[in-house]
Order: sequence, then structure tokens, then C-alpha cells
Amino acid sequence: MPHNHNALRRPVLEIEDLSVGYETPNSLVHAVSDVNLTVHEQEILGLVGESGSGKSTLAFAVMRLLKGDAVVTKGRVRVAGQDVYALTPAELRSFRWKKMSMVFQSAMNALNPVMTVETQIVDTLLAHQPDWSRERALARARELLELVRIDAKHLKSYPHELSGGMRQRVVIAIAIALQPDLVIMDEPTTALDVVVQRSILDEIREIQQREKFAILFISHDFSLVAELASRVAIMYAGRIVEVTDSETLADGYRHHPYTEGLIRAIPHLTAEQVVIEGIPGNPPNLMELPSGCAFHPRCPYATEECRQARPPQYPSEHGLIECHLFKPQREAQHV
Ligand SMILES: Nc1ncnc2c1ncn2[C@@H]1O[C@H](COP(=O)(O)OP(=O)(O)OP(=O)(O)O)[C@@H](O)[C@H]1O
Ligand code: NI
Repeated sequence: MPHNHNALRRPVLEIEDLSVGYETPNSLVHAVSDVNLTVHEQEILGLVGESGSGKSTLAFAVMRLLKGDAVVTKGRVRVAGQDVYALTPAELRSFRWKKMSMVFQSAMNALNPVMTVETQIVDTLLAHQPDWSRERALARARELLELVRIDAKHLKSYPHELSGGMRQRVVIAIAIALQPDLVIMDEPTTALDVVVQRSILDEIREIQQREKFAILFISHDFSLVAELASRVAIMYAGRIVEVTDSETLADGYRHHPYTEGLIRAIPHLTAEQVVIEGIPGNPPNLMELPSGCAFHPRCPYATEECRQARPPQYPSEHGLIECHLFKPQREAQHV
């Protein structure tokens, strides 16, 4: 696909200049800082970053599901053109199913253990489509199970009678039950073994193409995201440091030094052995962020400028990059 394939597509998720902090006894610690991100209709956008980089906080902020100690300090979130934070609580309840939904990290434990699959799907449908008959809801429940490749006989099953993979498929079926425009998936397969993980990802791709929703797919598994998503956003210490088309992640393109490190960290199979090159060092403590570019202590190219000034977001050929190295040449000459 050409890299401007989103030009004609409607944005489904628009995050503008969003910052989210957690209240701690001494200060407000920012887990998400100045994030700008757009997901277009029918697109899978991958969001990657190490543990603690702020991925889940960003997802919860979009869903307006942040816990009490988290505060949105600035910015705006629009889903299907609607400002999520302008909705009344009653509007938000139906908006969460009809326009956006979320599959949580280890969501397979989110099912009600004392209710059958049928009851859980049908109740969700009827709660949001009160004019539907029970028969219609049941028919949709069957269709949804088929979509996630579960035999309709399992409508009568209780969660404990299903494997982890099947439970996760049911959760995905419920998330797409009301045909939302946007589905956020936060590490949806992390708890599963590799084979099950692979088949669920294939199904997600297939269902997404049939049902035409957009996905914000969150994972710390860079190679998995690169394969599934058409565009990838890379998060580091609460900031989106690069957005790029996933096809650029193969060799030959210049990336943010952190992205380069993630690419190198993908195990390479050589004739003799598996080589894993990681990124030396650890992500910073959000309470004591390094000056300038937060990545500079781990960056092999860091200069004095990187230590002193936070880099702006520069447009790149395939998205944007927050790194001083990517300063356009003309501008650089004036410094
Ligand atoms: N309730 C809280 N109070 C204070 N800090 C928090 C709270 N919840 C999360 N944080 C901090 O916010 C930062 C971002 O956390 P978040 O869960 O969003 O990261 P993540 O990228 O989703 O990580 P993971 O890959 O482990 O799920 C972390 O440093 C975390 O310690
Ligand atoms: Ni998370």
C-alpha cells in the first residue's frame, strides 16, 4: 500500500495534545505527555513500547476509564468525531459499546464465571439495543461466535469450561458485538501460548476486514505489532517518539534511535544461532525524567542538544519522529 493510503479515510480516533498524570503523595507524575495520534477507519494502528511507557494509560484515557488517581491535564480525545470527554455519563455508557470498545490485558478473566456465554453476549446486546427481540440477540450471538471460530454449542458453556484462547475469543466477540468504529486491544494475546496467539491474531485480522472497524492494537511485542498493523506508533516514557508505516520497519529506512533499538532487539536467525541485541539500559523513572530528550541516556547518537532540549516532532517520509537527528536540513543550517 502507498504510504498516503490514509489520505482519503475518515479519522475514527483523534488524540490531540493529550497528557495524563497520576497523583502521587508528592507530585503529579505524567504517564502520557503531549500525545498526538490519529487512527483512521478500517486501519490497524499498533502502539508499542516497553513496560511502563504509558500504553495502557493512553488506552484508558481514550475510553474515559481512568481510575480516580489519574487526571487528564490537557488535550482532547475524539472518537467518530465526538469529543469523548463532552459526553454525559449516560451517553458515555452506550458510546462505549456502539462507537468504541476495549479488550483488556488478560481480558479472558473478565467474563462472569457464573453466567453462560449466551447470557453474557445476549445481555450485552439487549442492554444496548432495547428494541431487539431475544431471538434477534441470540442470532447475533451465534453469528459472533462463528466470527471468532467457536462452535455455537458453546453458547451454553460457562467460562471455566472453555480454554484460555476460547475465553479470549468470547471477549473479542463481545467487544465487537455492537459494531463499534474503534476497538482498542491492550495486549489481547499476551497470556496465551504462541500457537493460540498466532491463530487469534489471524482471526482478528480477518474479522477486522469483514466488519470494517479500526483497531488500536497495544503490545510490547514489536515484531508481532509490525506484522499485524499497517502503521506503528512507538511510545517511550509517555511520549510518542515515532509514527511510521510498518513496511518501513524492514531494513533501509532511517528511524528514531529507540525504534532502531527495538528493530535490533527482534531475534535474528542466523545460520548458527539466534542473535538478540537489546537496547542497553532501562526506561527512565517517570518521577525523574532525564533532561532534554528522555531517551538520551540510552541513545548512541546523543549530543549536547539532546541533553538540553526536548526535540520537537518532525515530519518524516512516513509519519513523524521526535528526535533532534531528524531536524530538516534548512532549519539545521540556522542553528
Ligand atoms: N495508579 C497509578 N499510580 C501511579 N502511577 C501509575 C499508576 N498506574 C500506572 N502508573 C505508572 O504510569 C506509567 C505507565 O503505566 P502504563 O500501565 O500505562 O504502562 P504500559 O506501557 O501499559 O506498561 P505495560 O506494558 O507493563 O502494560 C508506569 O510508570 C506506571 O508505574
Ligand atoms: Ni499496559
